[in-house]
Amino acid sequence: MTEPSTFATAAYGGAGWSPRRRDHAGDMGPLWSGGIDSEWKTLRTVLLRRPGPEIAAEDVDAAQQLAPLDLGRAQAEHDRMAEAYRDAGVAVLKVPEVPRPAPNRMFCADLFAMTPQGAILARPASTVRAGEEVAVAHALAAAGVPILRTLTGTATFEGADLIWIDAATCLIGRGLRTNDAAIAQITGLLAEIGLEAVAVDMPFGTMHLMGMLSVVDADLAIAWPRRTPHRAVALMRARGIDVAFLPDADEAQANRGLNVVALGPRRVLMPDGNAAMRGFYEGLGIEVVATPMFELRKAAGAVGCLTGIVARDMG
Ligand SMILES: NC(=[NH2+])NCCC[C@H](N)C(=O)O
Repeated sequence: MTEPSTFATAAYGGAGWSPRRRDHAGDMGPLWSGGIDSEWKTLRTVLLRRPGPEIAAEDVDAAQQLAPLDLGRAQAEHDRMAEAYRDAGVAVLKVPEVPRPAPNRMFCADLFAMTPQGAILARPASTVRAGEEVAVAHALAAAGVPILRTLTGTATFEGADLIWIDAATCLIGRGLRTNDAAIAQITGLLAEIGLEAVAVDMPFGTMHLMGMLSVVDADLAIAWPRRTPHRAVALMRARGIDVAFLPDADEAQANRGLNVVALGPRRVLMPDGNAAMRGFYEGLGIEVVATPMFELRKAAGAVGCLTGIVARDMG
């Protein structure tokens, strides 16, 4: 007895075969979640990691922190920040538990960078933070966010070194945390999907590009005088972005007043206690929501560093 031929059935490419026609960019939304094409469009989803006992380092400096942290106060501040996001209508995702958590894992911004089509997983530059990216990969996968790229070889990259200046262009800061190998891999990946990465060198003794530059609207960025790479400023100006330089570098340094996250166009969540910076922002027509960071900043970061940006409005 002969079976009927499978030839010309849909499974073998017959008339009933329905080929996939939409590209990956078109799958963002219908199939996958997440994505940003700016640093300032309405914020929809963030990834956070509430600090736990891991922040209590024996050797504060070796743990890449500035001063010992009080766990209760750090947690309370982190809870306030999460609350500020929820109050602003932003969904808050969490990084799962791991057996031996590293002291800085709460700084989610460093552990991936978001693109319009998915995440680029970080590969942190120090042994202190090596591997923090694994739990973040779990969290992104669980949330249905595509991971476009995991870095390979000796590449090191931290997400806070990548900043979008328009929908097709990002800056990558080359420095202590992000090296040439990572820049080559990220530039190649973005070129594949029609996006451009412009590498800029950062001064010795600085940490991330996020620490010198913040884009808060289609036509406005805040930058640190004499620290922001020349090429970054020139490029932003050429693209019609007004670059406003901080008036009070001391306060920004002490209180991390530049370490903000845009909740939407000209609307930022910033560390509390920065009166001069707040006035400066408001003078530029920026609405400010403040949240306390007096304890958390002892770990050398604030709102921007603690927040992994998963989704904003796009287009
Ligand atoms: N995006 C940031 N600025 N993150 C701050 C990270 C601070 C952390 N102690 C580290 O050294 O990695």
